[in-house]
Amino acid sequence: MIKFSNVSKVYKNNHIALSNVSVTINRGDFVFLVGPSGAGKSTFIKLLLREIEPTSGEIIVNNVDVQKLTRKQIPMYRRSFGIVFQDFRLLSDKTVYENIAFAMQIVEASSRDIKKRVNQMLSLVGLSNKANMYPHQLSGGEQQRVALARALANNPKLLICDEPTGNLDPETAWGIMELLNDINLSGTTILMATHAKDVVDKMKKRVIAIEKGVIVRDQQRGVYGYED
Ligand SMILES: Nc1ncnc2c1ncn2[C@@H]1O[C@H](COP(=O)(O)OP(=O)(O)OP(=O)(O)O)[C@@H](O)[C@H]1O
Repeated sequence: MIKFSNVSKVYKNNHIALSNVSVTINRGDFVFLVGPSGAGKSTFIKLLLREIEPTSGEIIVNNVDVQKLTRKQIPMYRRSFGIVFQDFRLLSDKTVYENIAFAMQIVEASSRDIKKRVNQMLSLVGLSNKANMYPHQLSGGEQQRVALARALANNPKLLICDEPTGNLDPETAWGIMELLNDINLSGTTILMATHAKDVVDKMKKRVIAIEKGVIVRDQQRGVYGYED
């Protein structure tokens, strides 16, 4: 599904953020991307989303050479991913329902499909009773569940999560992880960058560790491996 072959990224200030990274992520995998601050995790995700381009190497996603995408094809390519961030990024002037629906309106889904799918997603994340509330009326965990529902609305094959539990207390974080586990078991591939040691250690999923731009560990049923 995702194949990085000898990928390097050198930023304009000559900082080597990734060096000769080769890794394959298969359909259905649940992968934690770990490593110290500044190790290159965000760079890896940005390359995957084609927000930045590699200095050398090749990135293949679903048989597509990401470097060969034309400017016009990039938005469509990005929409094939679901993305969840640490800070939720919900639209504050839209209700829970509208936030999820909006993701589908962008891809011009029919209003019938939108209604059906948004209700399905609300039920999946356990927020059917909060559909008409605004983000500021929700707890952090609820907001993250809305963000998750929105990311999944268009049925992406791959869900990218950048520190999705970073702003949540441990118990709420667990609720999100259980949800992610269910989503993964139903077939969605998940790539999650995180510093959450407890979460990684308990989940026993594949762990890819990056340090100073190099993959130093790739472990099935792995552990976090750092003390922070
Ligand atoms: N646009 C840029 N220009 C120059 N250097 C950059 C740029 N973006 C990132 N870097 C550097 O590249 C390195 C890797 O950064 P990256 O954001 O990928 O780390 P990270 O592993 O995601 O860190 P964190 O866990 O703190 O989010 C860091 O040393 C960072 O300072």
